[in-house]
Amino acid sequence: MSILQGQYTHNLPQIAYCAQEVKLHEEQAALNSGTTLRELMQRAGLALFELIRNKAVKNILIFTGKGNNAGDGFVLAKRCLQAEINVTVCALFEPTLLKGDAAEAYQLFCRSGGKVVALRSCAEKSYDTVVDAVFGTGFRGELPCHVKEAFAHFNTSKAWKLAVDIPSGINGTTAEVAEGTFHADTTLTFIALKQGMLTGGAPSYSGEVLLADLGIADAFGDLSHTNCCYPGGKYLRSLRPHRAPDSYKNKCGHVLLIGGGKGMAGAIRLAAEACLRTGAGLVSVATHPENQQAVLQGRYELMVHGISVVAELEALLAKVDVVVIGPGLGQDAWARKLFNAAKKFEGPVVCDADGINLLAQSHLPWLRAILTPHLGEAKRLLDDSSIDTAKRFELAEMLSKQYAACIVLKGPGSLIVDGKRTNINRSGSEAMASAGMGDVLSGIIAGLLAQGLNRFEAATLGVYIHGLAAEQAARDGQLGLLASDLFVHIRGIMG
Ligand SMILES: NC(=O)C1=CN([C@@H]2O[C@H](COP(=O)(O)OP(=O)(O)OC[C@H]3O[C@@H](n4cnc5c(N)ncnc54)[C@H](O)[C@@H]3O)[C@@H](O)[C@H]2O)[C@@H](O)CC1
Ligand SMILES: [K+]
Repeated sequence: MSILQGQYTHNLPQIAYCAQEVKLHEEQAALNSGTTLRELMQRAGLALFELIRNKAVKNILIFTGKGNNAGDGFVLAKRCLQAEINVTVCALFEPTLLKGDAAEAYQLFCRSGGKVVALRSCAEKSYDTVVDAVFGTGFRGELPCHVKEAFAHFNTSKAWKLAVDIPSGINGTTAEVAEGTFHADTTLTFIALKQGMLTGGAPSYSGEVLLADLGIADAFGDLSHTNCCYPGGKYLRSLRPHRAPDSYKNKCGHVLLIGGGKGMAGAIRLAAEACLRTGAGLVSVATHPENQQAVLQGRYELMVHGISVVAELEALLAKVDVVVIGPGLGQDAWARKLFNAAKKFEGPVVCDADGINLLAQSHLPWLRAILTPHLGEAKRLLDDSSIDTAKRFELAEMLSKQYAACIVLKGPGSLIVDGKRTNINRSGSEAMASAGMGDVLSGIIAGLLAQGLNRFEAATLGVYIHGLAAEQAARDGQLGLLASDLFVHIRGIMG
């Protein structure tokens, strides 16, 4: 449903678009809604004004550029003047470069008594609010040096930093983040969510994202196309498997986790316990014979098998519904034999860590697999160390295509890509920096597969549960957070 013009919302939609798609359809969407681009700019400026008024802003600096993003800034500036808010506009590009509606917004600002100033004179003063109206959806490539300098001066200041539509420096389509990008506390985005703001390095520059659809959401939705979703917690929780009262362990799936080479018992144990906590009925572990006791210790629900010869693993593979391969596996001859046996398994598989490294050496597709690479593993899978990992959507799509797999590209706003479908994870900190976090994620996803979710749903819900559990566990601070701290929270989230 479309919100009223001028208003903004904290309730973000579950769908995101590339910036180009927004640019392509905004004019027609405006026409179909009985309005014009000129009016949309007025509405954008009004939504910005409402936001700063709600924050009781008194002393505001607005940086402007040379496109329509600057036009929004000038509409805001004029409203601030009229409301007798102390407003300074610093034009980082000559206003003579402005065209059309933006040029008109600038002229109206000037006619209301507004003036633009040079960076030198505004850098000496302090402001409670700094607004970035330099670049919006038209931004490509790198920031010009003088823009970087202007942002650097204020990026560390205590002022509240508000980005208009998208922080200048972020590519709203690819998620690339240019050096010196505006570091917003809040971004008020217009018409629709831009996918590039939501993943990788971008979220920490976007801050809290608000949306003003400028009254054309319905018309825009009718015209536009996207494969990209930004699923909310309510929907994700609805995907959780249902446990019938007469259920028992044999009805809730049997997972076999393969990993833990000599001296590496921890990773496979973390993955296996996460799998149990997610609700898998039976959880078996195939590990190096030396690790058998260590993996079983204190978690007696696990069925732990020491594997010396491949035939022992093949016998286990014949009995299970889901396989995880990789945590702590290593890459020696023992690991390779186990990996090759696991590749013949015909059910769903989660392939992580050394499983990914071994797969990267073969380059062969793996139907039915979920691969959970971080950026380094993604490069190895594509066998291209020069690949641009900042283009996260492109990277994940390439991987999904080459391996015929579902890809979970880890990192903030993890991407889950399966063929043409993309989901962006919106749970908060994923705390992937702590040891063992990736192992816990693979165990959660396998636990969900075992209970009947398809691979795209299991990967999406798994990443969400993992992120939320990490967020809850880290509430008192990230340092010292252990992967095993997630277990009790996983249990709570699974309900
Ligand atoms: N009337 C409209 O079309 C509306 C536009 N809106 C605003 O307009 C914005 C999009 O406007 P534009 O398409 O004019 O784009 P921008 O305002 O992002 O500016 C594009 C300009 O910046 C230049 N540029 C891009 N990358 C650069 C770089 N790396 N270094 C130097 N210059 C660079 C481009 O050549 C172009 O001149 C949206 O983000 C939104 O804020 C909203 O006001 C809603 C209505
Ligand atoms: K901006």
